[in-house]
Amino acid sequence: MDNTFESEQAHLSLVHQTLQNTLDNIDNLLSDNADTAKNFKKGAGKETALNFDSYADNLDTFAAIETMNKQIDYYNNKQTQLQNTKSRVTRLLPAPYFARIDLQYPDETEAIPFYIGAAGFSPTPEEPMVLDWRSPIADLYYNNKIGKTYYIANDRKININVDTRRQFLLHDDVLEDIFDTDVAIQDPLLVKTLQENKNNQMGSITATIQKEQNVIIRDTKSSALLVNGIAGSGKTSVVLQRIAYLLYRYRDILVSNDVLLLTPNTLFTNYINQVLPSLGEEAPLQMTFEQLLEQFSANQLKSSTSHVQQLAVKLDELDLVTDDFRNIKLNGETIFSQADIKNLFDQTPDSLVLSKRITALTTVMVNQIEDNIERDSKNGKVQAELSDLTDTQQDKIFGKIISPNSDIAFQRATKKMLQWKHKKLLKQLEQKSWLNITQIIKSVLKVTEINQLDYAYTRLKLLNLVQKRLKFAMVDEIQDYSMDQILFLITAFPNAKWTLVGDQFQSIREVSEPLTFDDLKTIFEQHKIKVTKRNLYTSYRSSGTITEAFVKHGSPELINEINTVQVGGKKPEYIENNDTEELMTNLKLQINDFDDDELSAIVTSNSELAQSIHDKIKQTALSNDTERLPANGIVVLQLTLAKGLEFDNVIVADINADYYKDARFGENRIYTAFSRASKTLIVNSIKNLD
Ligand SMILES: Nc1ncnc2c1ncn2[C@@H]1O[C@H](COP(=O)(O)OP(=O)(O)OP(=O)(O)O)[C@@H](O)[C@H]1O
Repeated sequence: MDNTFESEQAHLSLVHQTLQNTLDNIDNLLSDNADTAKNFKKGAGKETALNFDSYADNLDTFAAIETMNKQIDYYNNKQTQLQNTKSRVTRLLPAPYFARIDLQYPDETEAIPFYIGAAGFSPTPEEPMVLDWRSPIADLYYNNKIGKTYYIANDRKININVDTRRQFLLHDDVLEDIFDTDVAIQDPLLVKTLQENKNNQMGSITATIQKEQNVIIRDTKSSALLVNGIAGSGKTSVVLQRIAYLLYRYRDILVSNDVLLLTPNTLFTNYINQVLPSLGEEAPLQMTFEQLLEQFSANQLKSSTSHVQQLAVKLDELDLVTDDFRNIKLNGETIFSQADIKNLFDQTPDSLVLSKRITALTTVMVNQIEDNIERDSKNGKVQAELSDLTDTQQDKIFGKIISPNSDIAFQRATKKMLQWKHKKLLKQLEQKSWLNITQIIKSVLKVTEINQLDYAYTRLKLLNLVQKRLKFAMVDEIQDYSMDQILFLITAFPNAKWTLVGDQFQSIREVSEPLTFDDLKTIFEQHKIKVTKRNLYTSYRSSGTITEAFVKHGSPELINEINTVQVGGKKPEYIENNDTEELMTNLKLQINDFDDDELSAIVTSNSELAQSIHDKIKQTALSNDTERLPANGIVVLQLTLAKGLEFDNVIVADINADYYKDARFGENRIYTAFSRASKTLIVNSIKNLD
């Protein structure tokens, strides 16, 4: 009889027990290590009495300090390692692993089994018990190939034979099911995972990443990856897994702050923040594009039309005139007039690009002020001012009352006083307040009102604020970006590798020139950033019937290309209401049918309707841009906020509103609204819209 299940259960029990033992011991090890380190520091402090009496004593003392520091480093490293192990073991205990692959190496007689989990775990260094899902070997599991193949480790190609690929459904130390997959057409673990009543929080997809998603997650070659995927095909999930993968793969050189994730709204940011901790990595920088802009320009500017494409050309050939500068004053007295600054600017080499000339000009002005301070500090008249300072003034400038008793001490104190007086001025010079950015934009573009993106872009270019440190930039919902926004991003992060994910059918924002994926490719390539394009055509979120309903509004031709993992499902319902009053009555009935522990949404075309539904139906929570989504219950929100989110049940409140009839965006909005649902979709219309 086949005893696979029993032996796998025994293995699981063993691994679980080892994890549990490790966890039980680790707190003791942590506190022992902390105590030993503390005692060592105390003892070593006494023994390494500082003795600098002679050259030989100096050397001994330095050597002793060095040894002591090394030992302290050792204790600190050990503490960090123990803490890391603790966090990994804690994450593994509820599900120690999810897969096993047996590999036959060419020079071995027997295949070696490897178990793959959400983190790596080795009770001893030689004995990996669970391999991290990001390790090179785990790539074979996701690649889903049985038989002869290879993997790459440390840039070396390793040929092997995959004998077995096994998936497990388990929790804690209880094995529930095993699936041996030869050539998986349909991934059984995936189907089960999606069928299971998920908790409503977005989760990581580590155990069931599909082959085409894995390729995107592990791509380290492309300068820009451009992913066009249908709704619910895992684009956001893939981005999050990719961040975790990159932080692991480049752990020696990459920290979470080197990665930026741009999200469509803060509601969405909060939503995905639930996933990152489960991946065991620190969250990257996360913000919306608007929040990013605020970092480059705090001004709330009026015009809604941007002109970055024009600025990109014109700023490069700009020659500054006197009006582009501002007078710089100190206590009402002009220190540098516009004309002075223009004069100094003209003396900077015109072979340099403008931003370099501006930096050079800053240095010239700062040096002039510093030279003046040096000169004046030797001037008897100015030195006399020092004696006139009150005690309070002295305290402010020097932090104490001073009594200089030599010429040199007098000069030093005078210099300090002058530096203090010029502090604000020097800051203004360094911040380049003398450059009138608003005026420059107005004259370059011949406009009267300034747009915030234009302002931020001009500051970025002229003040050279580019962020060279950023290594990876991830942009979700890329279809909603304008050409100008993309140009801004490319300029702001010149060294970043790009991951751009979106869905051409979810372009619902009224930007003046919505970009196609081909346009996106062209812009990046014009900036010498080579683009790799990928498509994701499998629908994971929505049932088969819902997928069918939304795809129709994307592109009818696409229907044949699309796969659904969750075949079948409840048919969408279409309800016609006479007026808003009837809608309210029907909405109440519709939500009554939903399970309390599910998350459901009433999606509206505008915020007013969302507000009035919330006012009339007391079980509903109104969602705004900054809140977190509840774990369950019913939220009302306008479509722009529902973007990127998912719900068990979706009720569309007003499908016949003009918003959904817009010639350019209408169909996309319907597609986006419908595709938020995983199980139930109810679509209302209101005959007499107020
Ligand atoms: N390989 C997978 N295994 C299990 N679940 C998956 C997988 N890929 C995606 N999912 C699930 O499908 C749902 C949709 O994923 P996600 O939100 O990442 O898609 P998306 O393409 O960003 O969607 P949208 O464009 O509609 O915002 C999520 O619940 C996610 O957990």
